Amino acid sequence: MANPNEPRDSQTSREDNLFATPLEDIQRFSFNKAVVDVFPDMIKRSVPGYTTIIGMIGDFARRYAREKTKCYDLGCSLGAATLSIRHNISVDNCEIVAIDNSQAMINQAKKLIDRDNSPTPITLLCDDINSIEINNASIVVLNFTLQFIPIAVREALMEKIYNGLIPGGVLILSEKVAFEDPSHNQLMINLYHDFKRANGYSDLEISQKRESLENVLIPETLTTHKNRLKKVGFSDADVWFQCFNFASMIAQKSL
Ligand SMILES: Nc1ncnc2c1ncn2[C@@H]1O[C@H](C[S@+](CC[C@H]([NH3+])C(=O)[O-])CC(=O)[O-])[C@@H](O)[C@H]1O
Ligand SMILES: O=C(O)C(=O)Cc1ccccc1
Repeated sequence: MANPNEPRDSQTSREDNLFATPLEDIQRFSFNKAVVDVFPDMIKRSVPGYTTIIGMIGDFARRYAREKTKCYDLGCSLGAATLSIRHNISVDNCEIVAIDNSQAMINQAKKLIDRDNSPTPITLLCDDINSIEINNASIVVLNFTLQFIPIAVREALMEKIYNGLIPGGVLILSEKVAFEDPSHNQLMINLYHDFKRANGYSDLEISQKRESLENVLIPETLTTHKNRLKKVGFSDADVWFQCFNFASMIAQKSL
């Protein structure tokens, strides 16, 4: 019989109980091996709409991926968006470039990607998305990654993405967001915590993870995101999905 403590090494993973017992010293959240081992379970139980968004990224890939271009998945984690793109691309001679700066994530992503045998080539890189080159892109995905990038360098990253897109290319930007109005912001956080409780997380898990994410995951308002997208050149940028304080935007570079 399989050892129940062994990660099952697939998209189904061990249950996330990283914050279930009282922690003396709450460490800054990082994408280490312990997080990687529970990541598929953690992200599905913690991000409302995650599975829907991953599926829709595939639909966007079918519509926007162009022949002889690249699709970038920035902060790819275990490659869920990468594989959704790969399974839906309908043109030839595309390359998917998937990047994450967590070696533990990349090691596990490689295993999952090696097991998938659909034809579009994937280049998997362990690197900082702030230092890579982006060019000839028909699609760029930032699926809950920008929120971990220091605010001071977000504009430079978005500018690089805009410049690396082909005319008509799209950016999919998913983020945990904040709201200008404090009482609406608190309402969305309360509803989000209800969502986490309904998915089996205790109040202790919710509060310890919240503390660990403090100053690591930094949400901005949708207005801030839209203004930045417009500032770097996107003529069209708006929300296509939202559930509580989690939203996904699509921005297109004009033809
Ligand atoms: N500077 C950086 N450079 C590269 N990677 C980074 C950087 N900063 C953070 N990361 C990586 O961004 C990912 C964020 S998770 C993305 C989910 C995925 N997109 C998904 O569709 O499943 C979102 C979440 O866990 O809430 C992690 O794997 C980090 O290592
Ligand atoms: O759990 C949270 O509070 C979140 O904001 C989502 C999340 C999901 C996975 C890693 C880090 C944050």
